[in-house]
Amino acid sequence: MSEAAKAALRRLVLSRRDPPPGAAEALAAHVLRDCPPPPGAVIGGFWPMGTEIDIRPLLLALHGRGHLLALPFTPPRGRPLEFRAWAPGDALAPGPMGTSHPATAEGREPDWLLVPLLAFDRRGGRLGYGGGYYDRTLALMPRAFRLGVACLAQEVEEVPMEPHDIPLHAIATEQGLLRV
Ligand SMILES: Nc1nc2c(c(=O)[nH]1)N(C=O)[C@@H](CNc1ccc(C(=O)N[C@@H](CCC(=O)O)C(=O)O)cc1)CN2
Ligand SMILES: Nc1ncnc2c1ncn2[C@@H]1O[C@H](COP(=O)(O)OP(=O)(O)OP(=O)(O)O)[C@@H](O)[C@H]1O
Repeated sequence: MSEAAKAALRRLVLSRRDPPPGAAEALAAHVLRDCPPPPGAVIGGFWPMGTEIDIRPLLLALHGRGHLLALPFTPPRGRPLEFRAWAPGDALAPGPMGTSHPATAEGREPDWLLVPLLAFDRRGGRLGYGGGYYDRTLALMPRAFRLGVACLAQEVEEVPMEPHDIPLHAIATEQGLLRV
């Protein structure tokens, strides 16, 4: 897919991304019921920004179940994300493009990832903001479980996959879980 076509798809999906009231709580309930991480899994989350679906209720619930959490620090372009230890209440610091990352420098390697995205399809195809950050990061963690999180309005017919794209194992939305 050309960069111009990807940019057009990003704009289209961004314009209709608008989580309905209760979406965050519904998403958390679907994940915990239909696709809970195995006991002891270290969760790779992210701090939501803009109109992304809010995964903080899910992160709180996973913390309550005893899971360790990690959130990404965004390095300069071309490098993979660096996951850092985080627990509810811990300090955050601002990063590029409206991102927030743990203020601590303590690294923590997740093995069960909540993956943000702009557009997804039912085959696990994913389009992000274009930094290539998650593609590079997932390539280094081939054994990690990859759960995309989004509003159902972010589904498209097909996200054309390129060789570096790593498909999601499942996608959780406010309407339920989609297995690939
Ligand atoms: N909530 C959330 N956190 C996330 C992501 C996400 O999609 N959602 N990411 C998903 O990947 C990573 C951050 N992705 C990014 C993708 C692109 C640029 C970017 O275009 N940066 C510009 C500079 C922006 C600026 O002016 O500050 C650049 O590099 O030129 C930044 C971060 C990690 N954290
Ligand atoms: N594993 C990788 N190794 C090297 N370059 C990569 C890798 N993955 C992606 N890239 C490069 O990163 C750039 C952005 O890729 P792409 O448009 O697929 O990002 P995205 O999936 O939208 O963003 P993100 O993964 O940050 O959410 C492309 O130029 C791509 O070639």
